[in-house]
Amino acid sequence: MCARGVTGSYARRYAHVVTMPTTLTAFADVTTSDSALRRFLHGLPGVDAVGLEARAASLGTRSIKTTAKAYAIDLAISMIDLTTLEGADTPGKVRALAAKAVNPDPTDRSTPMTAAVCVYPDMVATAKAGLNGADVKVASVATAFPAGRAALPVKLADTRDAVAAGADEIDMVIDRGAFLAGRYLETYELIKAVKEACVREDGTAARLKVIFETGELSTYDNIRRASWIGMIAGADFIKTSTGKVGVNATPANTLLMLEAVRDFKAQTGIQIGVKPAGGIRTTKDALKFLVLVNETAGADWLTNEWFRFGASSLLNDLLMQRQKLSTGRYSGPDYVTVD
Ligand SMILES: O=C[C@H](O)COP(=O)(O)O
Repeated sequence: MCARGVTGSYARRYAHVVTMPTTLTAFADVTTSDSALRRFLHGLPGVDAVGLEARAASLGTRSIKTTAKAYAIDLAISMIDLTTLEGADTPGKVRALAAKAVNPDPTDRSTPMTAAVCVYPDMVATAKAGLNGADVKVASVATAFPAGRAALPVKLADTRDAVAAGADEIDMVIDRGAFLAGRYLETYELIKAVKEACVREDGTAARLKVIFETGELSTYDNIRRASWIGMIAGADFIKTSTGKVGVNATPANTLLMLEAVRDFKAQTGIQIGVKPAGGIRTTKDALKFLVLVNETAGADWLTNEWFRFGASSLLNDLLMQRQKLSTGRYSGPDYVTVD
């Protein structure tokens, strides 16, 4: 293995395990050293926190007409990474989740499938088998999720295990400690190394989602900087949160990330997805996020290839609202499964 283009002590320490893919040419010069990357990131426009939150709040007040609502509910269902990330997860629970992802409402076969099921690496094979060939992806968290406190070889092994077990997508966490200590190049190198670990033997690769744990990044400026590190390093998606800390996805942090992917595409032509995750539980909230997507990044992102919701219980509320729209009444409590 080679570590061409890798700089810094972190890279030297792990040179034997890191194979670096080519840096995005447009940003090659900003990743040559820690100081070059710092200069670039600190040169990004500062975030006007009051303006950001006001814009997110005002977009959230837009009303959606009933016809558009039916479409939006189905779109939101199709964008869910149906998630279980608990220490108590059992094969039975994961199989039930996979069945629900494929057929969310057994009484109405017109209900769309979710985009993916999201599980721990040791549950990937079970999830894959449970999906029985349906067009629903298996996403696996990796890299010592949720805290990300492990050595690089452990994180890479975790990733490779999940990919070998059949994961279509990898949801990695960054090392927030390294980022907050200003070790930006180390954060960049970690993402690049994990991206390389997503490559399968046949040359295809699992799509990589990079979780920043925005609730731990302290400032909006940090969220903007982390988003740019992720995008330059080759993330396929940037994702807000693990769902395991106090502050998870919010309209404001998601809006900021939508602006980042919009600006990155304008500069490079490369489209990157966004995944808010954690704490999104109601149809009302999900529809607000879809308005943010449409108004910020644009309609190109309004598919599950480019936008996802990481959520464990949102699907149930969407199913109840969907039923209400089509029958005019809510079903009883037994209508949805309690997962
Ligand atoms: O990535 C998804 C989250 O872990 C799920 O969070 P939630 O249980 O708050 O929906």
